[in-house]
Amino acid sequence: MSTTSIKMTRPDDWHIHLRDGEMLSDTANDAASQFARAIIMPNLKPPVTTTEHALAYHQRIMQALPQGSQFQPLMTLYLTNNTSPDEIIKAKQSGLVHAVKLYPAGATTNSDAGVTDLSQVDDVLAAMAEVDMPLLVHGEVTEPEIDIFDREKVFIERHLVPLTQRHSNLKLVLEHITTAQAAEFVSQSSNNVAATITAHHLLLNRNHLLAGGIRPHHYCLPVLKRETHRQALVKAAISGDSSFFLGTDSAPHVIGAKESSCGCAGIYTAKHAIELYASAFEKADALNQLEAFASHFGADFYQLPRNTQQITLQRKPQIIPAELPLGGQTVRPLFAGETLDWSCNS
Ligand SMILES: NC(=O)N[C@@H](CC(=O)O)C(=O)O
Ligand SMILES: [Zn+2]
Ligand SMILES: [Zn+2]
Repeated sequence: MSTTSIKMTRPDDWHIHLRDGEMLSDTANDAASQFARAIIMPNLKPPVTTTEHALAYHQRIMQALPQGSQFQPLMTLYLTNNTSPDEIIKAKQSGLVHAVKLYPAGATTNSDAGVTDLSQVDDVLAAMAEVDMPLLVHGEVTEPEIDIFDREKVFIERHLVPLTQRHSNLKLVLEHITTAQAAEFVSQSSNNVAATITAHHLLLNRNHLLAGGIRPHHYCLPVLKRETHRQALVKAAISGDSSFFLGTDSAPHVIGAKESSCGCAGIYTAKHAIELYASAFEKADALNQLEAFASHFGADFYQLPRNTQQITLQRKPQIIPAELPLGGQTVRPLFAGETLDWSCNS
């Protein structure tokens, strides 16, 4: 008989974009409706490059939530060529900044201010290792001659392998992994190296983006890969290896910016995230591994206590709305108009 209800520790999201301004109240409330904590990405315009900016952003997020909300935004700094070791120490001392994000310049949305040469930030990475501040990595090379489907694999070979050798004490999360090579790299690395996996990369391959018409709402970075890679990600997520944990990479862009001659990368999943992961785990016959992946391994890696509250997932169909209002604008969530088998009572 199939499971009808799952009671589990409240999950955390180790990679999310809440944006800012008008949208913030809806994005923050969507995240808080499911997750106890979330690692908040710093790729705002302008990016969150200092502790001072991170604390101000933290305050705006808290103000966007209802009074008494238990949701905890875990802030991050955006690494640039000019980040100083002192800024890392300040960030650590704040108690609110939990990681530093590396965007190779030009790799993704709002990454223009990112790092242009990794060898230039070695002193900052050493300071991070020293104070136990994890580095979160958008792992794609940006060279135009490298095929977009190979950019993650090449980043690992050219940059990550040497970086983890130079800084073996640095905690590192390869974000939103999309390839068998990334899963392999993480599972073979020390316990200092982990990865987040999105629901969409567990559920979709590149045919869902490109076959039978181009589907801009399935476009994200790193771009969806072929089916064998999706299968490798599912295998990693359900493996019980504590190096793999949940990170939605929920990244809203208004409908007009997605359905365009040059559409933006990013998929919005925050409102139905845990149900989407439940479908992926159920398809792999591994619902029993969901709690560890969604609610235990990330907290353990970040050396934070596991949550004590619980949520209940019920086998109760729900239809994902065709559109979601986000601060007066509209986004199309993943699988808009389709039915999910699971509903979350949180
Ligand atoms: N994942 C995406 O496709 N987009 C993210 C940026 C990122 O995480 O790379 C965004 O901020 O829109
Ligand atoms: Zn990214
Ligand atoms: Zn992201």
